[in-house]
Amino acid sequence: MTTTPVNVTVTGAAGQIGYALLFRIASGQLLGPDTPVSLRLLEIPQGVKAAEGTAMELDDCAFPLLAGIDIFDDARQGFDGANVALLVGARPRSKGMERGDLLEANGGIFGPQGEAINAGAADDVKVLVVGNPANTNALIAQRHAPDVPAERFTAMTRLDHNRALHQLATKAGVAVNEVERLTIWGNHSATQYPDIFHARVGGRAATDVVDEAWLESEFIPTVAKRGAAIIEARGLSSAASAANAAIDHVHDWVTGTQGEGWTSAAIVSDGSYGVPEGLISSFPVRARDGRWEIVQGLEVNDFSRAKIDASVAELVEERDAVQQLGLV
Ligand SMILES: NC(=O)c1ccc[n+]([C@@H]2O[C@H](COP(=O)([O-])OP(=O)(O)OC[C@H]3O[C@@H](n4cnc5c(N)ncnc54)[C@H](O)[C@@H]3O)[C@@H](O)[C@H]2O)c1
Ligand SMILES: O=C(O)C[C@H](O)C(=O)O
Repeated sequence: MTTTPVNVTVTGAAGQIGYALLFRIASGQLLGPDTPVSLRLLEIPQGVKAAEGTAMELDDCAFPLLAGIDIFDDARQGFDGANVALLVGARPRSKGMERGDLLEANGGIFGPQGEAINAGAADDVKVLVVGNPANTNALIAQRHAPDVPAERFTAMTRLDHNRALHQLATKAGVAVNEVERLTIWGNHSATQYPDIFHARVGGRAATDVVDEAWLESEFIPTVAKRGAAIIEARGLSSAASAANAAIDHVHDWVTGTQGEGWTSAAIVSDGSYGVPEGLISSFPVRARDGRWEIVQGLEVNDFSRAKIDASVAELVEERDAVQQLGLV
């Protein structure tokens, strides 16, 4: 067992995702059963009391791996020494809004947090942005942290990936672990492209198992609009499933993905698949030795090309909009 605790900073700790996330981190599901964690909870001043309540409950779980909990309302203190930073704190959308509508409301949070990460996080810091619009918020944070390697800033599309796994498995009548090589491309928004052209279902090509009409009229819209469907049903945006996806993303990043399959994560583009360099876009990825690698060499057909381009065009628009707002 490692004895030095890993510092995990969670912003928005008093929010609904925070509540679904912290207990799982403290129980060892983020970093594994041998790694003690020290939690650093960052909230705005109005959220501190509720975060203190959550910390009391964490204490009451007597988690053997939980080495300490500190609560802050100052970003520099919150990110000081952070090895893992989960940037969750941001306003969620409500019914009728698109995630892009949050650009101005939430964009202002991520510049100062990027600066704080730059100033004091640990040398090995890994950052996952969950707060929406996640890709562009990650870009803002990354641009404010010039001393941190850009590849350490990622945004979450694992929830979309998991949603797609479930939809395809259910349609094919197989268990989710029989589905592999799905990809979410682009933005965590309604333009995202869940791609099954390389997917395997129970060892067969997914395209032999499901038909194109279902792909276009059911699968893609269901996955891409699932966030809105949850808001419509719950009256609140997804929380436990979002926390679960954040755990999956960081766990894979730290411990590595298995074999030749892959998952999806929004990472800084190196220009692969025609995605402009520097954008934080979702790709098919594997994790090796603590680094994400884009799966190379996949054939992109015309249908996929058009869908990827449309989502990437939206990311370019968001980047240009935050540039105009002076956020990057
Ligand atoms: N990427 C994804 O797949 C995904 C999935 C679900 C939700 N989200 C997004 O995650 C975000 C959080 O969702 P939620 O349901 O937990 O919201 P919530 O409103 O329940 O909680 C947000 C918390 O963040 C805190 N906060 C606000 N500004 C902060 C700041 N500057 N520093 C620290 N904390 C701050 C608030 O006080 C609040 O406690 C939203 O933007 C939501 O849209 C993303
Ligand atoms: O859709 C939202 O606004 C919340 C979240 O991004 C989701 O995908 O559930």
